[in-house]
Amino acid sequence: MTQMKIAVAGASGRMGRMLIEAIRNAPDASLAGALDIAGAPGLGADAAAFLGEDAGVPITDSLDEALGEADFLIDFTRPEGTLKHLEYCAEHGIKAIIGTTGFDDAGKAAIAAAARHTAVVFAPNMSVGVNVTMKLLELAAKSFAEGYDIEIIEAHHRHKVDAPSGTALQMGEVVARALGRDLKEVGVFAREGVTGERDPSSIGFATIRGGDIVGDHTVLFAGIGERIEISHKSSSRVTYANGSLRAARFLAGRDVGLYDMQDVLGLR
Ligand SMILES: NC(=O)C1=CN([C@@H]2O[C@H](COP(=O)(O)OP(=O)(O)OC[C@H]3O[C@@H](n4cnc5c(N)ncnc54)[C@H](OP(=O)(O)O)[C@@H]3O)[C@@H](O)[C@H]2O)C=CC1
Ligand SMILES: O=C(O)C1=N[C@H](C(=O)O)C[C@H](O)C1
Repeated sequence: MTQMKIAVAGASGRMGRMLIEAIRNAPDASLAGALDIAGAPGLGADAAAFLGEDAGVPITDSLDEALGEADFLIDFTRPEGTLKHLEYCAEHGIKAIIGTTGFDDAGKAAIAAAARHTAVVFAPNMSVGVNVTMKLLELAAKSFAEGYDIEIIEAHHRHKVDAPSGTALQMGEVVARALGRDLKEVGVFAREGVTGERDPSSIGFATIRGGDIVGDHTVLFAGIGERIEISHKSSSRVTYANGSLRAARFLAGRDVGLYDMQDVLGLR
């Protein structure tokens, strides 16, 4: 069996650790490198030390060291870090799986540009369930095009730094596209004070942050006399790690191009 040699960026983070465990448990993958930001407390330690194991892979802040032996990079960090790592991947033909959220338009354009030089999967949510939910939303939005107000509610743990979540934004984009609307024009991200009545074409977002909530998303279609809620709830980050490994297997046969989890799961 050919082994995918995978490096992980954000190796000491919540997702980084989950990914290291998933790679070590996968029969077709091996951990080729572990990258973290300069000054991260785990630098120099073995990447699997948190599991009580020795992977023989020290956590480093050097791109050359972390990616020297890697064919793939899985990156769940922050936009500025991901873009720096991706530049290196594009230069060296390392395939990239990007789970980081919170990119602005310029960041997304930089990812598209890098994907002309290497193969990239970029998705705000790697779970199978969320990506199937996206398809359900497309169908629902078309059916509730008239007379239903659309609101997207998301809840995450207290440490999350971006809002709304990348998944909530993608849900908004899927729904807006299905309705022939532009989320940049119809998205409402905050309400306070005397707001006036709701604009029927708007898509509202509400964000909750607290405790250890892994990730909950609900899209509400509120009509007169009924309301429909389509919800997904994550109870473990393992689903994101397993999805990332599926994305790596998908990229194994591709040299360049920008893909998302709809491509990986054959849902397009
Ligand atoms: N697509 C998906 O399925 C999912 C996406 N995510 C996204 O993944 C990202 C990471 O989430 P999570 O693991 O919870 O976050 P954590 O904060 O737990 O981990 C982030 C890791 O990246 C490091 N880091 C921070 N800033 C930089 C930088 N500028 N350059 C390089 N590394 C950096 C952190 O180091 P330090 O701690 O020292 O700052 C840490 O090791 C978020 O954007 C989140 O929204 C999360 C889950 C699923
Ligand atoms: O930060 C998180 O934790 C998560 N982030 C992603 C997002 O912003 O959508 C995916 C998931 O919801 C967990």
